[in-house]
Amino acid sequence: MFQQTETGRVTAQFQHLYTVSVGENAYMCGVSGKFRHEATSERDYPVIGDYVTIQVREHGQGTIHHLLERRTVLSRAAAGNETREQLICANVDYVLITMACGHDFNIRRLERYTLAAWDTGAIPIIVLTKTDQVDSVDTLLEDIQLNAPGIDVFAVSAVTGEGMAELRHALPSESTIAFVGSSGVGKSTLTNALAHETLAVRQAVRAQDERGKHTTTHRELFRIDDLYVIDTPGMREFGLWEGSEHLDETFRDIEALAETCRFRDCSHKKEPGCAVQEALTSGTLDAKRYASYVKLERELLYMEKKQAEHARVLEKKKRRI
Ligand SMILES: Nc1nc2c(ncn2[C@@H]2O[C@H](COP(=O)(O)OP(=O)(O)OP(=O)(O)O)[C@@H](O)[C@H]2O)c(=O)[nH]1
Ligand SMILES: [Zn+2]
Repeated sequence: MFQQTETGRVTAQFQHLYTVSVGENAYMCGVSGKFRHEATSERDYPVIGDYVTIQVREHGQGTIHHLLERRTVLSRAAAGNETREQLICANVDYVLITMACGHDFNIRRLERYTLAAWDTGAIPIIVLTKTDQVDSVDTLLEDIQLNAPGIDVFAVSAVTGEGMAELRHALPSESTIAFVGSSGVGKSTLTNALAHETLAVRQAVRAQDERGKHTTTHRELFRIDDLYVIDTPGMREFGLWEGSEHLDETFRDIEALAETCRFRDCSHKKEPGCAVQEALTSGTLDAKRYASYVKLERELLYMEKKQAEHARVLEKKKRRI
């Protein structure tokens, strides 16, 4: 019997059916019965970017036996009112937050993306696209640096090629990258420019789900020279999910101010000696940025509360069994 075990990477996914690449070869794989039996949640199943061990069978087929430990995880809140976490992809090293000059430019959205990016465990990089559309990017860059302190920023244009080489060099060999950003900011164009050629790999493949319904999907993890690029539809909904532990990194300036407030538990509303209020009055802290901080903090608290409630309900259900 054919019994070869290999370690590969999930490059495409359709529900619980996966394409696993091992070097130049690709295998269509399901998970083993033991794997399914031991899985307690969706989190235990592979996603794009995961490393897995498979047993290779004939005709390009295989069975997934193990999921290797994830370095980083990108997730989103599942659709609907439920506060269920849905994984998008794993083992991304750099989240490239793309935003275009012009109408798309929105510093508040950038804050949300950077906050969510820190929570993945990956390193965020900001890419300001379509620089050919504006006369100068200086004020935009200043705005970014002020609102996303400590994150590398690259200004690029796929039309003139400006900044492309710098961005390319910032990405270490063999790293996995993923683009996030609104529709039309130039993510695909950027991907293609990085590849120096249109990617032929992105052809549609047909997958069959368990109910036998045909659905068109595409390859979601591919290689560009020495990089791995993840591009999955789920990426569009990548946003706030996990805890608030990185709010302070996104809002380093506000956290630093807050440390100099007279009272440790200052709510930055009416307390005397509040450094945040002082900065707002003097104009050194932008009122809009502060409003954004307060709003995000509130949203995260709400999400945490909902998650805790959800966990309690689950716990109750378990006890009943
Ligand atoms: N002027 C200019 N146009 C660009 C640049 N990069 C991309 N575009 C154009 O912007 C449009 C959208 O680019 P895409 O690469 O498809 O954008 P996307 O982010 O992949 O969009 P989605 O797939 O919808 O998420 C296209 O018409 C591109 O030709 C650029 O650097 N300068
Ligand atoms: Zn204060």
